Amino acid sequence: MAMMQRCFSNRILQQFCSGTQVTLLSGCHRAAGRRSLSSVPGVRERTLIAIKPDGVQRRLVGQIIQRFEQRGFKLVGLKMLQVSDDLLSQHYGQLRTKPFYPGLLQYMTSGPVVAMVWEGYKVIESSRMMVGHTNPAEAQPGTVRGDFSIHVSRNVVHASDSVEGAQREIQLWFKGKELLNWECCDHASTFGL
Ligand SMILES: Nc1ncnc2c1ncn2[C@@H]1O[C@H](COP(=O)(O)OP(=O)(O)OP(=O)(O)O)[C@@H](O)[C@H]1O
Ligand SMILES: Cc1cn([C@H]2C[C@H](O)[C@@H](COP(=O)(O)OP(=O)(O)O)O2)c(=O)[nH]c1=O
Ligand SMILES: [Mg+2]
Repeated sequence: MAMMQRCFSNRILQQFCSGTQVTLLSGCHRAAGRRSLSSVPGVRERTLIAIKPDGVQRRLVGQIIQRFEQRGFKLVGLKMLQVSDDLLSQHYGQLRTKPFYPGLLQYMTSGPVVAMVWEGYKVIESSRMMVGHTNPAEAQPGTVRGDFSIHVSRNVVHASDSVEGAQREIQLWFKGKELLNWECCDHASTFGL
């Protein structure tokens, strides 16, 4: 009897799994065919995330990228660069009068930076939450800064903090042709399309 029940449950499981697969596939086709992703407000939002020289030196690039992928965001731009003083002074222009500014420039030009543009629903707000408080001592465990850093002068990652800031920073760090528009085949799972 127990054996029969096991066989029966296995059959149900198989049917369930293959059924699920079919549903997911047809979900993909529906998303691509009938309703375009652009029709959902906010899903095209983009933000600049930069892994600072300490993050690169400490070989944290993979783990940081993985967190954004796992969350469901889409990578639309990626490059490694030695940042110029000119780019930085534009990027951190509002901090020019701060006492830590010279140290900040020195730190940010001390080695390569990995700059990325991530896209998705409320990505700016969500990525600020994922990155955590500016001062790692106040950052929650589970955030990038709360898990990987201890001092504000070496806080591993940059994340745009507003819609206007993100647009300005993306234009500053990336040329239009360096950003790719591509479709993930998981709209049904990510956005409920
Ligand atoms: N007291 C400080 N001492 C040293 N460096 C600091 C200090 N405060 C801020 N910084 C550096 O300046 C950066 C920019 O500060 P900001 O106030 O914009 O914080 P943030 O928005 O969390 O950081 P970011 O703009 O890099 O994402 C910080 O990320 C940090 O690298
Ligand atoms: C506020 C502050 C920032 N910084 C550095 C670390 C910040 O990541 C960087 C930019 O500051 P800010 O843009 O205010 O913070 P966030 O990085 O969270 O957006 O300046 C200091 O070194 N000392 C400080 O007191
Ligand atoms: Mg900032």
